[in-house]
Amino acid sequence: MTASPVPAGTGTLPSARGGLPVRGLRFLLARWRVLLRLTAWSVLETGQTFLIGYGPARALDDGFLRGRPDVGLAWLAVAGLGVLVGAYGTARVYAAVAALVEPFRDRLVERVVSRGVRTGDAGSLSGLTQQVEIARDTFAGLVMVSRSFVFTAAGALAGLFALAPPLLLVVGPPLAAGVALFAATLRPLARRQEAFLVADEALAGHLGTVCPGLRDITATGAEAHMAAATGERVGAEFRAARSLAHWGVLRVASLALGGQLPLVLLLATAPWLLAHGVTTGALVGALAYVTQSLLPALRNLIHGLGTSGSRLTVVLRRLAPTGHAETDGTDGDGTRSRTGRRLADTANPRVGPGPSGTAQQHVGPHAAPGTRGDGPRSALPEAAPAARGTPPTPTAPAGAPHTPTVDARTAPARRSPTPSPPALSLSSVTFAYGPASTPVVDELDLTLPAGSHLAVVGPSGAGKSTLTALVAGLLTPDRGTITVGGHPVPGPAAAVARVLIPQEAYVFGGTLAENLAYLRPDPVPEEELLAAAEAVGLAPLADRLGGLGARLDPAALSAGERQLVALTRAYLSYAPLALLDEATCHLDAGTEERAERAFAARPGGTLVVVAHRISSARRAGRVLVMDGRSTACGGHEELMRSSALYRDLVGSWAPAPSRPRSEPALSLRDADRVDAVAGPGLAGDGRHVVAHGPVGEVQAPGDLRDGGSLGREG
Ligand SMILES: Nc1ncnc2c1ncn2[C@@H]1O[C@H](COP(=O)(O)OP(=O)(O)OP(=O)(O)O)[C@@H](O)[C@H]1O
Repeated sequence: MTASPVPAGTGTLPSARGGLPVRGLRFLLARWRVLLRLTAWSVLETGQTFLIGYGPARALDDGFLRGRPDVGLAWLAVAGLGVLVGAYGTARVYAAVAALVEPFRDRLVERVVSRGVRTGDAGSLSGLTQQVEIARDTFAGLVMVSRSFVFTAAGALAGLFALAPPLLLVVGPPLAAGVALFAATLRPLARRQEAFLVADEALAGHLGTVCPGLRDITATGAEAHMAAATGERVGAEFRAARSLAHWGVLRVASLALGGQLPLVLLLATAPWLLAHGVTTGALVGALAYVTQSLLPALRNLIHGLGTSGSRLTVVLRRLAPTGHAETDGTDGDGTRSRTGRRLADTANPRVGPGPSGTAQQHVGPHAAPGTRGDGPRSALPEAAPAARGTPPTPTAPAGAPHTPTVDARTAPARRSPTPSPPALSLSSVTFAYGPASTPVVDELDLTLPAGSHLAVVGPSGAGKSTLTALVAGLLTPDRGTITVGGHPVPGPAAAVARVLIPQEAYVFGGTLAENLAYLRPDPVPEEELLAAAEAVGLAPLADRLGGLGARLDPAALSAGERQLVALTRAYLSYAPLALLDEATCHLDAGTEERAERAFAARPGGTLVVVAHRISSARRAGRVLVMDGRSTACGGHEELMRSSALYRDLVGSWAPAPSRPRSEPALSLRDADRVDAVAGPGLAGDGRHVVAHGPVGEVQAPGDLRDGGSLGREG
């Protein structure tokens, strides 16, 4: 970088609004030497253009048409030399343009970096500096095409005048009219181009958020809502594109007027011109000027200024102090910009700002990992926007009246169970992934009364996730029926009566309170949030983060911490049926137990857990053992007697045999994430942890999902 630091809020950038204003002019004037150099080298190009028409004209008139081919060839050689000299000039022009463009880039970088440092938003810097590079390239392109047009036109017009002034009269006026028409459309076109880009980005941002979450959208019955929201954006982009296309026609018209009409006029007026002293060579030279110089230069100008100019306008606007909202929905000072609000609202169907008035979700190219969806299961929250964005309606679960100030433990949905319809009912449900495939779920009947707690177990691939997907409405049974709270699946009433918490928990970049209250249509009192956090086991993390108002960085949370947030959010929802599809797999056994017990204790709440630990299965009143087509359902003791598969599973889950206390069960040296395996039975100094066995499930390597380097000793 060559320029000196620019104080915040000042600078010499060309402004994004109102053409090239005072700051831009000041920037250029401060570099008058560079401009002079640029002009000098460009004059060489002018000479080349001049000779493109003048050389062949003289070659014809003074040489070939007079029977003097040597003179003709000499003029052609001069024209050829002109091309070589012009090419040298063009090469030097690039160096001069670089001397103009690099300081421009440096200024932008300094502004962006100093603002990033000032606001502490260093995360968005890489994205913004990338935009700076786009601005720089676009600016360079603009300088090249506008300069090229000016000097080419000067060379061609001078050549026409030198050949025969009447030629200038034929070519000049339509060329001027074309340029004037193009200049008049420049601003409206730029505005429409920008509107189109904004609409395009809004749609892309929306789809980027929605598409990875299609599973959850279907699960929560939010297809219609999302289709409407997407349709709106598609419509907006369509209207912007149509308007841009209308104005684009004028661009074509200005090219036809300024570049192609002169050619037609030259041909049409050829007899008159030849009769009025214009020589054949001069006419050929004029045609060369129009076709070889003016038309290409005008086309480049129209394309360059029309497209790159608009892009530069948009990029500069973003880089201006209010402009990096597209990265996080907020301006540098935390207020939301027009674009930021649009994108944030795209990502978060809840209308309006969060409690703090700031964006609730990071979206766009620089959103933190996890906020835009790391996979199909993590892209959207676990409930329908319809369920979280609107107050409870008559389709809400029975016994779930809207009461804004309820205690977390006595939320309406859980407080007043309606015994009549079962919480979940499957009747002869059969599902296969393909017409010729063996059914994964076959003729399954299952009825869960409200308040029950079911664990689903089975070997890998047995169909546990398929079952939760069927209940969540993500998959449609080939045969049979499913109801949730008496409402058929799929359906909007069933969608608001269940909440699915997948393995990959979704946390967005708002405050902790916003994350927790996300599934609730009504404002959730702080005490209720705290009570829920306490019940599920989130309270220590909430304290560590700095309370409910703490702003979350999803990428900075561990997978288990994200699961705790997602679990508490689901706990607070009004949905009476909670489906935990390995939603606690990143939690230690103790925390998992606490969370599951909290869900099971929701009055009227029904819990279905895809269990991955024996302890989880034992806590449940009933266990569904899945093994492809055969299933068994019953209590733990009963299944221990009757199901060989269940006995096998329990056996494979059982803790390892105990060791003498002096013998370490395992040792972790230099583990980065000692806390990931810390628990009862573990002791250590942070660098070298030794666990004296038995240490329960920590001993199973499969449970050390987040562990650091692991090495067994002894
Ligand atoms: N989208 C799909 N298309 C085709 N087959 C699938 C699809 N999803 C799952 N399957 C198959 O269906 C069967 C059941 O899968 P499912 O994920 O429900 O099992 P699971 O019991 O949840 O397994 P795990 O414990 O490993 O998560 C498996 O054989 C799997 O390969």
